[in-house]
Amino acid sequence: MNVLIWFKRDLRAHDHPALTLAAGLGAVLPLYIVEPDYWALPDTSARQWAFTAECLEDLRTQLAGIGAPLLVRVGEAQAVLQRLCQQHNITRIVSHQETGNAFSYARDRRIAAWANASGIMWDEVPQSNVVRGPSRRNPPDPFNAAPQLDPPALNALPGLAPGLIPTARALRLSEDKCAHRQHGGRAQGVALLQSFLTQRGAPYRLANASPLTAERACSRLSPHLANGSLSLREVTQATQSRAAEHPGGLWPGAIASFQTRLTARDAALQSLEDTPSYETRCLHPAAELLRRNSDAARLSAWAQGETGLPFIDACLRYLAATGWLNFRARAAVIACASYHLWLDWRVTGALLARRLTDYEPGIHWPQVQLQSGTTGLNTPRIYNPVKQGLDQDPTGAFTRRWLPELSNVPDAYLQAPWRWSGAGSVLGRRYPEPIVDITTAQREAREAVCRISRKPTPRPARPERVEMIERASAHAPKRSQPKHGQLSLDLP
Ligand SMILES: Cc1cc2nc3c(=O)[nH]c(=O)nc-3n(C[C@H](O)[C@H](O)[C@H](O)COP(=O)(O)OP(=O)(O)OC[C@H]3O[C@@H](n4cnc5c(N)ncnc54)[C@H](O)[C@@H]3O)c2cc1C
Repeated sequence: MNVLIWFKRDLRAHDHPALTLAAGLGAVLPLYIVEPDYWALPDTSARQWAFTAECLEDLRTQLAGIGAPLLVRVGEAQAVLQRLCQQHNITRIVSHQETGNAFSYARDRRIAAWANASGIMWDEVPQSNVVRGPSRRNPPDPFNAAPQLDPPALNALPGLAPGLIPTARALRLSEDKCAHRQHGGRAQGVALLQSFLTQRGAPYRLANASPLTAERACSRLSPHLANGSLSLREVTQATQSRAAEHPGGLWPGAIASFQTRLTARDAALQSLEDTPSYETRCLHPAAELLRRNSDAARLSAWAQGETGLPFIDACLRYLAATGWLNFRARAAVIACASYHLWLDWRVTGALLARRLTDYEPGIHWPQVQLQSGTTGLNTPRIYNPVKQGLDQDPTGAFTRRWLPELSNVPDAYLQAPWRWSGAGSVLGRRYPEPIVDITTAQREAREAVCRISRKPTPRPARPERVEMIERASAHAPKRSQPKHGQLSLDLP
């Protein structure tokens, strides 16, 4: 039998259940489809593509090493699959079961209907604990407990042209400078996992809330997990092996906290799998009445990191330059957009997604809604941007680095320069006045969101998945002041 193995968000040969299944069925054609319509969506970007393209280069080498190099084709997925199936007498397609955005959800439904009508079997193989269809509550952990799969030997279909991996320009993606972007490919992912579990990760629990320390102390595995250059199972098992070594000091707390986040990943993806409308509609229908229009000037200020709220602007500029932000800072920038600036979460959520190299719809959209008070499931968390700055950047090193305009503002006023007697020399000249009065904006937002939260929600009581996601989002314990004066932006 000739089998097409369709790679999506699973760009690796190691520990790949769908690839192992395909290899055992017959001669294989490994394929990645670059879909121009996907890359034209508002939640996609050149930086995401750059990371994915590096993963594809690397996957091509990995697959060539086991017998069948990767084919890359550009086009609409059904047309590409149809052509290849006809040309190469393919009767079975194997892929992983993808939990993606609304585009991939609709595309997969079309492909399923076409395959069914064409007599082609399409196996969608899970690559995690996420289950399709009516989901189990509190799933056990059978998937991550099973042994990892070695890359299988492949029997390649003959006479296939590999095809070029297109550039961002060829895909007409807007230019997107991201000077400190992480790089794709399995070797980078494996090195990060190793350095996190043996060197960088010890202060994880204490250091993951401040962008100043999180950059090194967090695993930074997210773009690798989002593109599948590492499997969640191998990360989970490596973490378990590290725990079994019983490292001392800060390690036990760090490992336990990291494991909570890994578990939350599947819980988050499951929530989008079960409720695809998370991406497009407020989970609590009454929340649709809250923010009907987004103020264009506020949106533009937020997008540029020019809100006049120093910590928020520093986070947004850091994100633009790196493609990454720690969890707490992501929550703070979205909460500021949704509450203080009263912007529609769909617009800011897509803009935030575009800036992330690790965009993972299943984590992203439920979090964007949770941080915007539109779920009716959680008490609104309205972070005060000044307090966040003081708590998460107590020395001001992070804010000063990303906002050089504030170099001569004294430390005591750095997070609220409008309170400084010399503010006139900076505000409205080199750096904007705050675009909202945060006290008033916060009060009005809280009242509006509490009004809708009191309306009965048609959904059942808080699903346990929300508890798991929130546990992973819980505040880190108070920590001592970070020692780093500046960020290095280099990871070992
Ligand atoms: C508004 C908002 C949007 C977000 N969008 C994304 C996104 O598009 N892609 C993404 O990967 N993460 C997203 N997150 C979750 C989190 O911020 C990132 O996973 C994390 O910062 C990535 O860095 P890391 O790999 O060093 O994380 P670590 O802290 O080292 O965690 C390891 C892994 O656990 C998973 N994880 C971490 N936190 C969570 C969580 N709260 N829920 C579910 N899984 C989690 C991720 O896969 C992460 O790579 C978002 C959070 C918020 C508040």
